[in-house]
Amino acid sequence: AKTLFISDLHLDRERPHILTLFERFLRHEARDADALYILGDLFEYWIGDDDDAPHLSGLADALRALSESGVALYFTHGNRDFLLGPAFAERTGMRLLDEETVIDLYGRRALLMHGDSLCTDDHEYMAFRDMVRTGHWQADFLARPLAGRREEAEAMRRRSRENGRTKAPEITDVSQASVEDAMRRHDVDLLIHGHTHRPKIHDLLVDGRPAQRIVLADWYETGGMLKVTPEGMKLVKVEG
Ligand SMILES: O=C(CCCCNC(=O)Nc1ccc(S(=O)(=O)N2CCN(c3cc(Cl)cc(C(F)(F)F)c3)CC2)cc1)NO
Ligand SMILES: [Mn+2]
Repeated sequence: AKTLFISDLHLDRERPHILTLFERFLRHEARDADALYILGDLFEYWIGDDDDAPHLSGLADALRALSESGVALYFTHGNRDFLLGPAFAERTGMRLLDEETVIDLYGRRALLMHGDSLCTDDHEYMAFRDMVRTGHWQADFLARPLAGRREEAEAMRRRSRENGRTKAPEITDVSQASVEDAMRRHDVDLLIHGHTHRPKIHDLLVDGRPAQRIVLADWYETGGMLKVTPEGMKLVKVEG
């Protein structure tokens, strides 16, 4: 019995080797899992379920095949693919999770989230996030022609790359206060998230009680996942 967690693949037609690595992962490693949780930023960008970019159809088929093979597939939105909607979820057999979801992981309560909402020290990002996570802004954006959305996406990706270079690393990491707050609110001693691209199993104390925060790896250079079995948890590489 095993449950797998991945995030921050940032799939993009410009990195075809990662698309291939992921499709191979879906056809082999993931096949005997009880469930695969994709905790956000599966895609480098997502401008709507009506995006007809050529690399998306093969990917959707591979996800669908995994789901149809009997592996439960779950998706949490990231700061990149927060517009991924019910149509793509339906097409791929992915079940959309709430932004903060608690699951029973072989008898242990685990809080799952992408992790961008924990970066409360990045005030500029949090303001942007508040705006684009409202239904009104999303309806507006999705109502625009696809070409216009592509242009907006390109512009925002350029701005993001620029910000990524200039922002202090501690700003773009999670704030401990927000981590403890989230774990306290959900009464869990295990939090699994991505987003910061700083993979690690952290031991911490929440109100004096031992807890763990597991950060998933990004797939910019190579793949990575968290493999959980009733016997334990470990971060492992996913390679070709
Ligand atoms: O990336 C990191 C580190 C940086 C973390 C913060 N940076 C970050 O998230 N940047 C970012 C995220 C998504 C994209 S996008 O291309 O997918 N796309 C852009 C246009 N989007 C939009 C939606 C709405 Cl409702 C409204 C608008 C409006 F009104 F502004 F035009 C635009 C939809 C989404 C591009 C860049 N860690 O993971
Ligand atoms: Mn992210």
